[in-house]
Amino acid sequence: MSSETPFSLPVINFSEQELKLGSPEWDSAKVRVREALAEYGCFEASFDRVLVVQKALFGALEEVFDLPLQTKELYVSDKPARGYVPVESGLHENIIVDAANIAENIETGLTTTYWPQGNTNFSKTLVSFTKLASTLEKTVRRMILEIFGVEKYADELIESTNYILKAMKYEGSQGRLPFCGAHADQSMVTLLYQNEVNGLEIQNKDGEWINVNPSPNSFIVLVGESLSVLLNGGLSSTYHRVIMKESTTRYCVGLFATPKGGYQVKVPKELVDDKHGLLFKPFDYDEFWKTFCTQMAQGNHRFSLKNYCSTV
Ligand SMILES: O=C(O)CCC(=O)C(=O)O
Ligand SMILES: [Fe+2]
Repeated sequence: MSSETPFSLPVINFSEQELKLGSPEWDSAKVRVREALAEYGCFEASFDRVLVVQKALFGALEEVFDLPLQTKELYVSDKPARGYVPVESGLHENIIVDAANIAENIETGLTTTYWPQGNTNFSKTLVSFTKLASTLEKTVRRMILEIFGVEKYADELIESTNYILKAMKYEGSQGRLPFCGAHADQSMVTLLYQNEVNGLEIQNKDGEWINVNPSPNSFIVLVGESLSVLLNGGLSSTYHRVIMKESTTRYCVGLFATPKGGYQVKVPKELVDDKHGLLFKPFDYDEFWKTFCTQMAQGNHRFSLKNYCSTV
């Protein structure tokens, strides 16, 4: 299958009121999630509530990325790869908020940097979106942990999450440049929500690149390296990239559910036995991240969480 083949990822409905733990709807969604992850490492989660913020969200992204460059550069962070992060070409820009589930970090951290006089609509929109997306992420993660029989760790893992919000702008280009090269995220789970302009491609288990064309009410759910490690390799992280093929601007928001610094992520004992040896040592995400940034700065682009905590 070439990247030109029209294709739809499995769409799994997370909008239902009845999608309660243990309900028949929950169980059938769980079966579909298991199949989709085994085949593609990825699926579309439809979640109608996002339609309520859709228009305001993309309006807010346009508004913030339209600010003058000198203003955008004012948003800095003491953590590397957070704040305003343009990519060299100037054709791709990111605004990255750490611990975005704490509304203050959006309201006072981001909004007042850009609009000292305030911009209530902007803050409200990003805060509502983050709430919605993190609610969905928790449901999805609980379901995945249940699939692997380790749901008893769900509360602890969810409580130890740092939600990183990343607003992205990709200039329209038909040059087919890889705007965001092939990679797997370091997160547990990543949710992506984009405007109508496509560009994301994911690699299936046969190594084929597949175009992703999500509906307006859907998030794309990706498995990150932290979850793959936690599950002792039971799930592969989703390899993906962005190639712009359209001439209009693509806006996308990612919510990266990442382990909090100071929390030791370790493979549950239930996932280790005579047949499945322990593949990964426990890790602290912040410690890993420091090493990761140093390795990247030294040009080691192949360094990953799996190299960092592999036992073999
Ligand atoms: O823009 C997208 O759809 C994906 C971006 C991405 O993969 C990332 O930021 O890690
Ligand atoms: Fe990514």
